[in-house]
This record gives sequence, C-alpha cells and structure tokens, in this order.
Amino acid sequence: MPLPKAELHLHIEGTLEPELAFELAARNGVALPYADTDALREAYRFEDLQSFLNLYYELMAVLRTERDFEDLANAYLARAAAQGVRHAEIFFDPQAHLARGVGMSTVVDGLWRALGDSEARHGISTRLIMCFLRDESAESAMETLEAARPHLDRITGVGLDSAEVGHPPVKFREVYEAAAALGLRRVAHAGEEGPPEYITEALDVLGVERVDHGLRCMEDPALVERLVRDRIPLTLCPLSNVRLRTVDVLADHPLPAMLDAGLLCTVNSDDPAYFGGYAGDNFDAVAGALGLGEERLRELARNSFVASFLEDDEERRARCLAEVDAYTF
Ligand SMILES: Nc1ncnc2[nH]cnc12
Ligand SMILES: [Zn+2]
Repeated sequence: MPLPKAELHLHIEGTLEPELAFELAARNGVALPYADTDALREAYRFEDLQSFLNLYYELMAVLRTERDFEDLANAYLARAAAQGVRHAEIFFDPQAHLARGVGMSTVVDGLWRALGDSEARHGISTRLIMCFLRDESAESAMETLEAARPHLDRITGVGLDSAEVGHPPVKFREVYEAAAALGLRRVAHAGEEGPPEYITEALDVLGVERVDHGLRCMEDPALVERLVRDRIPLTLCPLSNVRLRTVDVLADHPLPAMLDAGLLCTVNSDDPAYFGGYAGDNFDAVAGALGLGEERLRELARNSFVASFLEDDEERRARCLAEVDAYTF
C-alpha cells in the first residue's frame, strides 16, 4: 500500500495521456499533427515552461464534450488512487476552453461527473480550483470569474498559471479581490520561473494562502523567514522542475534545503502525463534522488493534508493524517 497523500498541484488538462488524447481525437473528429502516441511522446522534450505550454494548449483541442472532461478526470483519479492519493485539489484552465468555444458548463459539469462520486468510487475527496491564465488580460480573468458564478458551489478557489515571466501577480489584483469577496480560496503559481518578488507580491497583493511552486523563494532569505513564520505552504513539483529545466537534475533539487529551513513543503505532480509521473512517482523520485528517509516522507505526506483546503471537512483531514501516522513503510 502506498503512503497516503493529498495532491495540491495538479492541472487536470496536464493528465491527458497520449492514448486518451488519440481516443478523444478519434471520437471528436479532431486531427492531431502526430502520427501516433510514440510520435507524440517524442514531442515531450521541453526547453522551458513556454515550450511545454505550447503543446499543452495544442492537445486540449481534443477536449470538447462533458464526457471528455469526465473521462479525463476519471482516468486521473484511478491513477492517483493507485498511488495513494486520498485527497486532490484540482486545477482547471477555463479560458483555454472558452477560447475554443467549449463552455464553462461543459467543463465544470463534465469534471463534476467524475469528481461528484470520487470519494465513493476512488477513495479520493476532491476540490476544484479555477485558474486564470496570467498571459491573458486582467479583463479576461474578470470575465472568466463572471462566467463561473453559476458554478461556484463546485469551485473552492482560484489560482494563477501559464507563462509567468512578464506577468506579475499585481496584474490580477482586482480579480483576486472579487474572488475573495465571493468567498473563494486563493492560490497562485509564483517563483517557478519568475523571481522571488512575484512570491512576495502574490502574498501581499493577491492574498494567496498557498504558493504553487515557490521554488525561487530560496534566493531571498527574508522571504523564506516569512514563509516559515506564517506557515505558508508551497506546492512543489520536482519532476516538473527537471522536465522544464528550472532544476538541472533531481539530485540538485532544493527540497531537502527547503525542509531544513522549516518550509511547509508538499510534493505534487503538476502535469503528470507530460512530466513522467503522478504523485507517488514524485515521492519515489525524490526519495531516491535526494535520499529522503521515512520520517521526511511522512512529513511531506502530513504536510499535504495540513496544507489542503479541508477546513470544511476537518474530520476527513484528521482521518487522513491518522492514516499517515499509522503508515508502515
Ligand atoms: N507548471 C505550470 N506552470 C504554469 N502554468 C501551467 N499550466 C500547466 N502547468 C503549468
Ligand atoms: Zn502548475
């Protein structure tokens, strides 16, 4: 049995495996510019975040109907369950779908067909986090929040993703204020490729409760001190960092130094179909490459539930934490 864990940084569109991409392409009559799944996998050699995003957005063309989103989410949940995931807070990118003429209801209702009974079917409780694309305008983000209004009973929070450099958090001040007024939780990608100042800005201007990636905080000791003091969780994605070349090799990943500094780190998969592994694979990879022992792994698993948005179900959080504490490696 794998170590129980929560996954807090997972883009549902990034779980689209080549086999499912081709199946959905055939179902929807969408032509993909790759001969087969092997040819597609060959394209998974990324220079940086942007080179990945180009393929990530291109492949979304196969996602068209509620059933497509349901199948995508069910495939992820089955894989995640097999790797010990007991709770998943799942990002989705509505603007990337709205721009293709796929409506907000198609996306949210489709995802919900899988998430609605995920606890019974897969043993995974779930939350949905709607991300704004930071390389689109602030006006577009606000329109997206408006479009989500009828679905807010199914959306726990908002996030910020896509190309980071040149798109500082301050650009989204108003939409985050509006999201907060609607009672939504707030997170944002910051310090993945962008500078530590973006992390500080996400905290000060957007009021985020959790930072996605946050890797580059290590360049600013005062920021590290603040993140430790305020117990701000970081959702790290080690295999993603290697594939997108923010870290040269896994053995150089700053995770051990971050844990030693007292940061509330979690380990997640980001876009597992593209980066070589799901949540459990990321745990296994850091355990091997960084020599993390059992107590460090247990700490990471505990952190994932502590950092989760389970305030509305403290009983489940306590049950999951008890499972982690009772786990024998
Ligand atoms: N790692 C990542 N960083 C920013 N935006 C993303 N969208 C999907 N994956 C992402
Ligand atoms: Zn991400």
